[in-house]
Amino acid sequence: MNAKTIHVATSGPLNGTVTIPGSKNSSLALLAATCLADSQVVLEGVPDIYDFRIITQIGKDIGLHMERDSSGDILIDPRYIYNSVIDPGLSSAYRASYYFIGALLAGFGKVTIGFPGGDDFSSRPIDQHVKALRALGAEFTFYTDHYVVSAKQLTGADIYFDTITSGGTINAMLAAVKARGRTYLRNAARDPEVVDTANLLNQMGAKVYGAGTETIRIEGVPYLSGVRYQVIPDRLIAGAFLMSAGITGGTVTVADVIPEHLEACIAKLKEIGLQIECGEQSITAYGASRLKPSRVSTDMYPGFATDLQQPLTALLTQIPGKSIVTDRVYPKRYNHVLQLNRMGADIEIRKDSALIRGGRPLRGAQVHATDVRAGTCLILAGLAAEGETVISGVEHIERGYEDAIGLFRAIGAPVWMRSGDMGQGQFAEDQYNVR
Ligand SMILES: CC(=O)N[C@H]1[C@@H](OP(=O)(O)OP(=O)(O)OC[C@H]2O[C@@H](n3ccc(=O)[nH]c3=O)[C@H](O)[C@@H]2O)O[C@H](CO)[C@@H](O)[C@@H]1O
Ligand SMILES: C=C(OP(=O)(O)O)C(=O)O
Repeated sequence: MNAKTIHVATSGPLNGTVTIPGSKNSSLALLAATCLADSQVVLEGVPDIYDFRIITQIGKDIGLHMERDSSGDILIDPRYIYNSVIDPGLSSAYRASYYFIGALLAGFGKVTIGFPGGDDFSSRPIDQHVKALRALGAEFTFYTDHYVVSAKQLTGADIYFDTITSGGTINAMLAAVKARGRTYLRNAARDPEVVDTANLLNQMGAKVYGAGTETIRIEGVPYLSGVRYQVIPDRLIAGAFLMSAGITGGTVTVADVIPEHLEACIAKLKEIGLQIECGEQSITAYGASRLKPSRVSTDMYPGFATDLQQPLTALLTQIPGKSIVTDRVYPKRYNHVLQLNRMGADIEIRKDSALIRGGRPLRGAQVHATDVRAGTCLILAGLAAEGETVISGVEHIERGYEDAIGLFRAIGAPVWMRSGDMGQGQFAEDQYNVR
C-alpha cells in the first residue's frame, strides 16, 4: 500500500518563481521514439516520474539501454534491443506504453504488448491507433490481457483520424517514419507533444512535415541516427501554477516555459481577472481580489486542455458566482468534484458539465487524488481551505510530478509529504519529499 500523503495548510498569497520541468507527456513519446534510432540518443529534461521508471523497466526487458547521468540527462542506446515483447503488467502501469508499438513495429515486424493503463477517469479507447496502424499494414490479434501487432512490411498510407487524438497521431507517426513510401495523417492532433516528437524524429533524420497542423506528411526513411535533444517544458504543470496565483491572491512566475503552449489557459485566466505577463520563456500571473466566474469547455489543442480543467475548477470554487466547466475531451472526467465537495465546495455534475456555485469557503479534509490532475486540483483547494487537507493517492500525483512538494514550496506553499502506515494510523516519517 502506498501510504504517502500530501498535507496542505491554509496559505497566504504565494509569491515567487517555479522552474517548470520537462513535459511528462512528451517524454513518454520521445523515450519510445528513441527505439527507432540506429545509434545513441541523449534526452535532456526527462522528469524522474513514476511513468519514466516503468519505461526504464520495459527498457531492461527489451534491451533498450537507458541511464540517467549526473547532470540528469538520459543516455539511451537502442542498438541492443533484442525483444519486442512488452510485459502486460508494465504496459498497463501507464498510458503511453502503446508508443512502443509504433516505435518497434518496423524493426521487429511483431510487437506483443498489454493494454494501456494511465489515469482512469473514463473510457479511453485506442480504436484510432488500431485503425491507423492497420492502414500502414499491421495486423492485430487480441487476447485477454495483451495483444499482438504484426506487420511483414509497413507501407505508407493516407489516414484520416475520426477523432483528434494526440496519442494516436504520435503512434502512427512513429510507425510511419520507417514505413515504405509516403504517409498522410489527416485530422491530426496539433499538440506541442506531437510537434516535439516530430522534431526529435526529424533531427534523427526522419522526414516528417507539417506537425502542428492538421495534416502531417511523412516520407519513410530506412535509418535514423542518434542525437541530443531537449524535451519541451510541461505546459500542464505550468498552467496549474498560474492558477495557484489566482487561488491564493499571489504573484507566481513560471520560468523555462514556452508561453505559446499556454495560450488558451492564459486567455481564460485573463478573462477571469488575473493579470498575466508573458516574457520570452516565462509567464507571470498576478492574483486579484475580485475575480469573475466563467464558463470553459475543454478541447483538443489549441483549445483549453482537459488536463487543466481540474485545477481551474479548484480556482472557480473560490470565485463568487456561477461557473460552468464542460469537458468535451473526457466527458466523465470529474472524479475530483466529489473530493472538492467534501471540502465544502458546491459543484453539481450535469451530463458532461460541472456547475460550480463559487464563493463557498473550503475546509481541510481527508481527500483522495484519483489521477494526477485531480491531485493538483486538491493541492490548490487545500491552499485555499481553512485547516489542514490530507491527500491520499500520492502515487497518481507522482505519475506527473517528480517533486510536487518542492515546486510548491519554491513559492512558499505550506505543503509537505508524510510517509507511513496509514492502515495503523501511524506515520513512520514526517519529512519533506519522502520518495
Ligand atoms: C500520455 C499522454 O500524452 N496523455 C495525454 C493524452 O492522452 P491520449 O493520447 O490518450 O489522449 P487522446 O488525445 O488520444 O484522446 C483525445 C480524445 O480522443 C479519444 N480517442 C483517442 C484515441 C482513440 O483511439 N480513440 C478515441 O476515441 C479519447 O477518448 C479522447 O476523447 O492526451 C489527453 C488529451 O489531451 C490528455 O488528457 C493526456 O494527458
Ligand atoms: C491523463 C493524464 O495522463 P495519462 O494520459 O498518462 O493517463 C494526464 O497527464 O493528465
